[in-house]
Order: sequence, then C-alpha cells, then structure tokens
Amino acid sequence: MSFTRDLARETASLRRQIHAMPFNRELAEGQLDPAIFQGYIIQDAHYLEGFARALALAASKAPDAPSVAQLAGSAAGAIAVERELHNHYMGLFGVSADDFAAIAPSAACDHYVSFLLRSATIGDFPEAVAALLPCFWIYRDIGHEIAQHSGSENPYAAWIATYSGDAFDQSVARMLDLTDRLGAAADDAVRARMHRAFARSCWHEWRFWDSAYHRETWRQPEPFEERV
Ligand SMILES: Cc1ncc(CN)c(N)n1
Repeated sequence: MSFTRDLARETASLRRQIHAMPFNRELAEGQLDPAIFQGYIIQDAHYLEGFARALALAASKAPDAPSVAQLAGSAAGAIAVERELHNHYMGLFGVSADDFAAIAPSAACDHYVSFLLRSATIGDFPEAVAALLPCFWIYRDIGHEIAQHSGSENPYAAWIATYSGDAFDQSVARMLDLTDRLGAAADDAVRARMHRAFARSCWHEWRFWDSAYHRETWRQPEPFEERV
C-alpha cells in the first residue's frame, strides 16, 4: 500500500465527516447563506497568506531542486489563483481592502496557520509536507464531489471550478507523489510524525469549515471590575 493510501485509510472517518458538513452540503446545493460564505472567504484569504508562507518555508528545507521548485511554485500559485478567487467574491460582497484588513483572523484560522508554520519551521521536511498535504487533497476531493452535483447557476460556481479544475488537480497529484516518495524513504519515527501532522491538519480543515459555518468569534472574558 502506498504511504498516502495509508494516510487516507487512517483519516477516512474524519474525511467522510468533512464531506457531510452543512457548509459543504449547502454550498453544493447553492443554498449556503451568503453571509457565511463571505465570512469564510475573508478568513480563507487570511489563511492563504499563512499557507503560502508555510509552503515557502517548507520549500527552503527541501532536499532537492525539483522539490524546492514544486513547493515554491505552489506558494506562488496559492497567492495568484486562490487570491483571485477571493478577490472575485470580495468584490461581489462589496468587501474592500480596508474592510478586509480590519477583520482579524478567526481563532480557527489562526490555529491552523500557526500549526502549519510550526510544522514547517520546527518540523523536518517530511513532517512539513505531511502537514501541508490535506490543504491540497481535501479541497480537491470536496471540489470534485461538489462539482458532480452542482450546476453553473450555483452562486459558488467559481469556487467549485477552482477546486475541481485541472490546474488544482495537477498540483495535488504532485503533492501526493512527493509525500509517497518521502513516506517510502522514511524510517518508522519519521513516518509516525508524518501521520500525526497529516491527521492534525485534516482536523484543522474540519475545524475551519465548522468555525466559518457557526460564524465563531474569539471568546472574550466578561468585563471585570477590580475591587479596591
Ligand atoms: C482552509 C483551507 N484549506 C485549504 C485550502 C486550499 N488551498 C484553502 N483554500 N483553505
């Protein structure tokens, strides 16, 4: 069994739950509340910047030039292609650059990005790649599944087309191939770290959609009066 099949088998239950999330079901039907999608897109724009930084950090640790080029290319692609998608929806929703800048990353977004940056900084190269893989793989699978059931009149068609399109497929295939090669060359300890990093990022993907759907904000302490 290939290493990525093994990763898929171990996270199958969580990944099925992600497909069944109300955010993804309602998006597929074109019924997702636009206010929820708007909040998600704003958070995703924050996420993408951190994701691209994590890819660039991982690229700097790659053991060979083709892997450096692959990860650095994915970082550039995330900024160019997915940013354009975000700008498209922010334009539709009337969210200006200043509005965007005034909205802080959510706790879920901050947590996910921090995890990716930590994996790419403190972790070794295989661990960083395993942490980054769900960002590619889960979106491809969700994009394809939704594309099968949804039409061009869906208000989220541009989002669906991006993640079910050929360009995204190709970048996912390259990431899967890289992970398989790293998994095959790794010893048990490295493979165990890769499994942990992969599973944690799958959980972060679930959490990101869950948090967007419930429009979570940072919990704050109640106002507190000092007694003198
Ligand atoms: C949270 C999240 N994860 C993954 C992707 C796809 N790069 C994304 N746009 N947003």
